[in-house]
Amino acid sequence: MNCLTKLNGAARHNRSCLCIGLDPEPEKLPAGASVTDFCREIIGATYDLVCAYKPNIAFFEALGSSGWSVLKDVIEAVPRNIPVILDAKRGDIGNTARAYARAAFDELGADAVTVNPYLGRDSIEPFFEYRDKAVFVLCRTSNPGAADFQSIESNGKPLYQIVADKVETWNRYGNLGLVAGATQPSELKAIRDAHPTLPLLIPGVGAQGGSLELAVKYGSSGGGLAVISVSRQVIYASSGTDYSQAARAAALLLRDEINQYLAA
Ligand SMILES: O=c1ccn([C@@H]2O[C@H](COP(=O)(O)O)[C@@H](O)[C@H]2O)c(=O)[nH]1
Repeated sequence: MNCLTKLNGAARHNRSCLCIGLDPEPEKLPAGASVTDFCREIIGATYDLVCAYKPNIAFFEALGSSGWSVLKDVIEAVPRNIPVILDAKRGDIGNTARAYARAAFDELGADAVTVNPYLGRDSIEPFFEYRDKAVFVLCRTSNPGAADFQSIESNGKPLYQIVADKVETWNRYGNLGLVAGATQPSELKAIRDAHPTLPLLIPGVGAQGGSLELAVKYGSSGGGLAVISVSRQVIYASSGTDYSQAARAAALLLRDEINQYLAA
């Protein structure tokens, strides 16, 4: 099944635009819990409350030689009807980008991936060619330094808007979306206003302090899909052995709050 169809299906089925980010840091896990078990428990406790999961590859690479198989096991633990968005922020010259795409989609089995457009179209095109997969292109990121480059203007238009416009023209298979952070709501609004139908992956609420209300309001205005991605606020809701129940409680609150803002 096409990834965006799967994403919309999971959002409808679970009445949820919440994506849980899986960013496991061994030192934050309860004593005795392995990364694989921790992620599996979180998934098992929340799969009926989300539209997607987003493992960030960095946290698995940081595990060393076991990281790849741990990540693969975690992806395999996600129920088939819930898409996995691999946050890898890839992008490189053609043959390298093709290898990154094979790794994400063929080897790991991710449904979608985040990519970095800085090297230009050819550096991310190999991902687009997987027509059943989805590709979220970094547009306006949530970090404090995002404006260093992304807000530089060319002919009066900030770079993040130019990226969004390009992605719209590259979207010949209808499998592209944008990453737009919740920490700059006015820029999120500008992106959504200019691109009413592109799916948006929106990190930056919770630990990074972005407004959930504005992320939902601006991200979904006009009926576009807004996937609200939250990692630490959910997975570290408790540092004790009750972490999966606490993650479920946090996810439930977020899901319901998102739905209230969608209904407003
Ligand atoms: O602009 C971006 C792009 C990606 N991320 C990633 O999302 C999560 C956010 O984690 P929280 O704990 O909810 O802050 C993390 O994996 C980032 O690398 C982002 O934050 N901003």
